[in-house]
Amino acid sequence: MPSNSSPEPGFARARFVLPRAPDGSDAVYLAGNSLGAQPHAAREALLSAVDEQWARVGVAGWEACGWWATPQRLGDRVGALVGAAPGQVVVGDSTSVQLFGLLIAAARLRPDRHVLLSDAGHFPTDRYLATSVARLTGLTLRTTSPDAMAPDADTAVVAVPAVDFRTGERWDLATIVDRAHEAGAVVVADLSHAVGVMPVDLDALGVDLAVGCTYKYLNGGPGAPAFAYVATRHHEVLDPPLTGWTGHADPFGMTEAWTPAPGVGRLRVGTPPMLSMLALDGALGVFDDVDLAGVRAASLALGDAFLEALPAGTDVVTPREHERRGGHVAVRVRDADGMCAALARRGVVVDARPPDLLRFGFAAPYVTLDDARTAAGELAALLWSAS
Ligand SMILES: Cc1ncc(COP(=O)(O)O)c(C=O)c1O
Ligand SMILES: Nc1ccccc1C(=O)C[C@H](N)C(=O)O
Repeated sequence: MPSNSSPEPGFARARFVLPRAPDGSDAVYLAGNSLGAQPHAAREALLSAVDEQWARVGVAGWEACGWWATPQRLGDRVGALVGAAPGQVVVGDSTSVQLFGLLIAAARLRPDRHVLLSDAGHFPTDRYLATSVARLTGLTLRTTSPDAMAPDADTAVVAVPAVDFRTGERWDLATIVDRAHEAGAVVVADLSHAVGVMPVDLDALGVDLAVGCTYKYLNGGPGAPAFAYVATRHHEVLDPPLTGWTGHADPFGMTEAWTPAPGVGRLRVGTPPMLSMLALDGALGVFDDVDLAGVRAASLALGDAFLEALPAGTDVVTPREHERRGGHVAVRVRDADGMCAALARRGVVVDARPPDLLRFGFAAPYVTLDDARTAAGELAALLWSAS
């Protein structure tokens, strides 16, 4: 099928089921930056995995249904969405587990250095894990905003998100990677808020290691497995801490000692969660015949329509410039939780983050321009009645 290079906002809406509004209609669903809506194909893939594969094939499914190879097969599918040539991405485990493994593996790539530099505003799991990894490895954790990072000859690892989970600010990965590499440090990027909503060119940027979740803009479903990326140049030296049997070079040899699988396969840990994996496999079909630059343009158009429809004086914390914006727009309000609940009662699903932010996610496959304007109108009505 030819690739759709200029998809309209809502271009794949018919391929999704949307959560219900209180009146029973489809909600204006702007929470795809937390949990993407359900693609029909994800449900179908899941049902088929349950009814035809698990039920009727049973244990032979590891080979006959291709289950065993799925972490790398799906890895290549996700890899194509983050600019990774085949063989560098594996899917499985949670973002947190993958991140833990990669932060330690990154530290092991620079054994003579002493500093782990991380984003001060990183998502909590990233901050908590960086703290633990620093304790385990003996590195000193230093935190700062990604744009203020100044790695030096003692910096082992630079850990950054592609997009700030709170403000929706998109960081300049190219500059961050260049600075890190000039200092000889290794970059670990968290793409959770970028994958599926904008193109990311991991190979071209020279990112060393990356993780990301698949339940937001990739619509893989609650708890969908995360992905991990390792640039080919690190494959043979990468020394991961989670030496599970499925990352062994010969898992069924059941040998005494752990020998890493060649390449990114060594990041496999335990038995992959096949049902979640196959739901994700179905969900990824949404991106098969569409150009991500077009998805990004449609998402930005949604954000613009939302911003233009907001009343003057609304406290928008997300930068308005396209190149500095991710997939969601955050607005500062007095009572974010109350406002979030009030919007939900009006059929607009968003989320709130402490202390005072409402986040509006613009997942172009199923969000329309009307949705974006409705959300702005409902927010305006609430702000007006609260003032
Ligand atoms: C940047 C970032 N990293 C990680 C996570 C989550 O990690 P996990 O999938 O392990 O819950 C999120 C959101 O939940 C996130 O926004
Ligand atoms: N995984 C979740 C499970 C339950 C509730 C929210 C999440 C999120 O994804 C939060 C998101 N990462 C955020 O940017 O706040």
